[in-house]
Amino acid sequence: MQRIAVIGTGYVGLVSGTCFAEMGHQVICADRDEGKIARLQQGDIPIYEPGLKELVMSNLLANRLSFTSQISDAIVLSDIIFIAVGTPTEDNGDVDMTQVNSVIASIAAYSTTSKIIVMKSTVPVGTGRWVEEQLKSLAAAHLDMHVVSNPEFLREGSAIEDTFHPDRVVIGADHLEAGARIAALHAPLRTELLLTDRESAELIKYASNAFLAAKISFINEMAHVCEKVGANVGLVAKGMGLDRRIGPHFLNAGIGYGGSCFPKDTKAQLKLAQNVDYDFKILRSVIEVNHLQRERFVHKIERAVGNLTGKRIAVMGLAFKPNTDDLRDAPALDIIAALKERGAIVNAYDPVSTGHAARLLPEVNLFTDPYLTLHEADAVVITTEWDDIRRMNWRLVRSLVKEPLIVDGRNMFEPEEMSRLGFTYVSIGRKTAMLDMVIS
Ligand SMILES: NC(=O)c1ccc[n+]([C@@H]2O[C@H](COP(=O)([O-])OP(=O)(O)OC[C@H]3O[C@@H](n4cnc5c(N)ncnc54)[C@H](O)[C@@H]3O)[C@@H](O)[C@H]2O)c1
Ligand SMILES: O=c1ccn([C@@H]2O[C@H](COP(=O)(O)OP(=O)(O)O[C@H]3O[C@H](CO)[C@@H](O)[C@H](O)[C@H]3O)[C@@H](O)[C@H]2O)c(=O)[nH]1
Repeated sequence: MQRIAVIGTGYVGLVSGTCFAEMGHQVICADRDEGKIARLQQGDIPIYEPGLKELVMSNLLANRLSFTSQISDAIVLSDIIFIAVGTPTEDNGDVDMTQVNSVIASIAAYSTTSKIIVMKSTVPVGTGRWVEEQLKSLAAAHLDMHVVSNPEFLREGSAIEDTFHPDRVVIGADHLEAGARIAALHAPLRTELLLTDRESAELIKYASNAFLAAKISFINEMAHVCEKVGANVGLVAKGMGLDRRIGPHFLNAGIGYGGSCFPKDTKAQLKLAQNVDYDFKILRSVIEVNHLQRERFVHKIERAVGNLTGKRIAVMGLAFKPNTDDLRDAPALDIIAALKERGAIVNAYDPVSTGHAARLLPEVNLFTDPYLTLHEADAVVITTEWDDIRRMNWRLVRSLVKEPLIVDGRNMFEPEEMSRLGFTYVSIGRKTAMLDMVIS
């Protein structure tokens, strides 16, 4: 059993802290946000993540997990400190390290025993080395402070499964014993443990996200080619993915990637390369294609609907992907803004995020009932592939809408099936059902 502190109880801190408690360790999760901590102490989970509430509750009751807004308590009572605070990008792409710096200052100020500090936040290459130097100069001279890089690869919506069954755990350490202790912590997960130097571990995180983002932008570019030549991007992706060297994952064409990680980390990686005088051309294109993908989708809607002024558009799904309520850089938000700019009336549905969407979308009619959202709509626009949307009675939908037009940004349905139900169905990289024309 180890005494672990996790500083920052956002997505990553909360999930990983809870999972370490479940593995039998004594875990204190600390956050400067007192409101969040007060909720967590009552077992009230501030994020939507399937299975997390039950796991937090059982570990709270077993006294293996606790929450505090006193960062000093968490530091004093632990031997291993995970840093899981936010690392947003600034407008110029540089990583904003304010939150990390403030945690480092707290660790230096409150540590009375030696610590292993584990960086879970996604940080620029060289951060581990720099943090260790800072701590050695700021903390009491008799203390050993070793910094280990342990990037996090969980996905929102499947965070617990990803934590207990990861594809790999990367541990970057320059101090052998510190690296071995963090490796031992992960040994029960029975997965590939990759031990590296700190710089390589830091870069593996950015490289992985950049590569996955590149797969998505690549297939989105292929989708445009498919539309022009009359091919089906779903079949192209399937055929490509059967090659084990390519693999079937992250080849779903759509409205581009969003969320709290890919947009920010691709921009940060591009800037990191620029800072060492290297123009990372592929990554520049990946980001540009992703940006264009949202604009092209709005043009697609415009072509299908005609003049959008005064038209009622039902936007189905707000979160950047299903099974999360996270709206950070969600494509739906940009698409809605563009529709509003063109004079459309927007109704929007999301099963879990309409609560905090109200603040971001004051001029949008928000619904938690998908059928009410669609009432008298001139077009149905699908932006998140929630199962609730997939499972709707689309025959009933046909009778509720004003115009039987679906513009699907996630390729959720078979065009022929929607056509049979009487819809004009426009999707991404596939022939348009009913209109029998290519819309690009
Ligand atoms: N969200 C994901 O799916 C995901 C996955 C892998 C990696 N990451 C990376 O993990 C890091 C955290 O991401 P997140 O989405 O959990 O962030 P988040 O912004 O949701 O949460 C960060 C938390 O840290 C707290 N905090 C900030 N400064 C603090 C301080 N000085 N002391 C105590 N608490 C402080 C904030 O109050 C907040 O609750 C980021 O670097 C991110 O890139 C995120
Ligand atoms: O074939 C695909 C797969 C994904 N997406 C989109 O890509 C975005 C990101 O999806 P996903 O990777 O599933 O979600 P995240 O929770 O953001 O997870 C990513 O970002 C995390 C933060 O760095 C990493 O830890 C994860 O490994 C990495 O998958 C979403 O908008 C998806 O809709 C597509 O458009 N097509």
